[in-house]
Amino acid sequence: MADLKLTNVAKSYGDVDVLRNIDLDIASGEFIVFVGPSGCGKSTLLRMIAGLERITGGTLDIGGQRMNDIPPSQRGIAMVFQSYALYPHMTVRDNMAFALKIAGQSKEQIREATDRAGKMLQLTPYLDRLPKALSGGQRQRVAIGRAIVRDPQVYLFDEPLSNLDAALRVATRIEIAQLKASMPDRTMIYVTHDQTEAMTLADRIVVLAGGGIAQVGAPLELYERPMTEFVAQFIGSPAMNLLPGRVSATGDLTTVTLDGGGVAHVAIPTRAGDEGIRVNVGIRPEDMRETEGEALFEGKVDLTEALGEVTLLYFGTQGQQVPVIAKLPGIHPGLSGRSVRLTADPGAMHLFHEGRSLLYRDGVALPPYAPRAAAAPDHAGGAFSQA
Ligand SMILES: Nc1ncnc2c1ncn2[C@@H]1O[C@H](COP(=O)(O)OP(=O)(O)OP(=O)(O)O)[C@@H](O)[C@H]1O
Repeated sequence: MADLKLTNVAKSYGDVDVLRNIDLDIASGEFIVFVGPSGCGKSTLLRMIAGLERITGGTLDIGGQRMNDIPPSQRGIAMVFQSYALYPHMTVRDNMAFALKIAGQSKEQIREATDRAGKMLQLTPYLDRLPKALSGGQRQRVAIGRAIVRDPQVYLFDEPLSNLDAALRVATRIEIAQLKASMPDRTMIYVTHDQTEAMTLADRIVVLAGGGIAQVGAPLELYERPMTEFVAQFIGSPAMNLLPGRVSATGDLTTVTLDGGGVAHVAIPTRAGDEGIRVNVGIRPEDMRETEGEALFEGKVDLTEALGEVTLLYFGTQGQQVPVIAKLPGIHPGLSGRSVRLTADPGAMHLFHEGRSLLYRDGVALPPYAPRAAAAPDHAGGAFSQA
């Protein structure tokens, strides 16, 4: 079994607390991705699981066994690094075989394991080459192969694709997804800065920030139901817009009078006592659309970026405030400098009070998150259904 349990795990370097109160249960066979701002401790947490960093507080269990003081080689894990860390003077096969030789496996066992890994990773034609005669993507596959031959229960990946160019990143990402699919009972934990990798690979994403866990959830759960403004703005690109305002009518549909002059009708319930509270209405750029009717935002387009499949409109880039961004499908020539009226569906908007989502207040559990496809077909933005 390769389930992991982190209980109140902490890490400090001298007086500096890097991580604290990390509680996390990872099921056997899960693909978990750690994301978070630079320096938040993603690599440190991964390295503590690997045994490469000492855990300064709390406990780590793997497969029900306490691992705090167990050396890395006895944890049943293998780690793949951004820098590949291959031995330059050894062939691909010898690189993959190295750990098995150290472990005293027979020549036949080693040959079988390296052949199998070579086949899985399409490295068979390169087994006798040195790393310098391989592309970056092939080198990273050898590094992954080195992990596979050991048949670990848990795979740890520390930004494995960061050194690859865009096309190779996509190709290798897909290979990692296929690798996982071929080993459904192996657990994988993966650190990345890349939103696409996090969204596409993860069963669950762990968002780390400020030394702790900001939120854990399925990728689309984090996208559709962020608990805080921080997570709302961290997941999704460009970041969610936050429009400040005041609640002017409560009920199942909350009305917010925006400081900018517009009015937003948000399908998040509020209570009578909420009347008048300050809120930020969160709207993803891709949820904004042009309207002839009542607008919740109106402004002069300062800048457009035509990306082909979408056009980004920027408002307020000159001012002191964070610009508002809208992402419209298709090509929209000649919008720059024009005034545009925008709105969004009530079910597509978010509501935050003091940085926290009003969907998750008073510690009251909402109905479990239901993926969009499971929502009633006539419900716009079904993820916000309050059933
Ligand atoms: N040996 C060390 N001594 C002191 N502080 C350290 C040491 N190693 C890491 N840190 C600090 O711990 C924090 C977390 O570092 P870590 O590399 O885990 O962050 P990260 O989230 O992986 O960052 P990035 O996304 O930039 O790779 C950082 O503030 C870093 O400066």
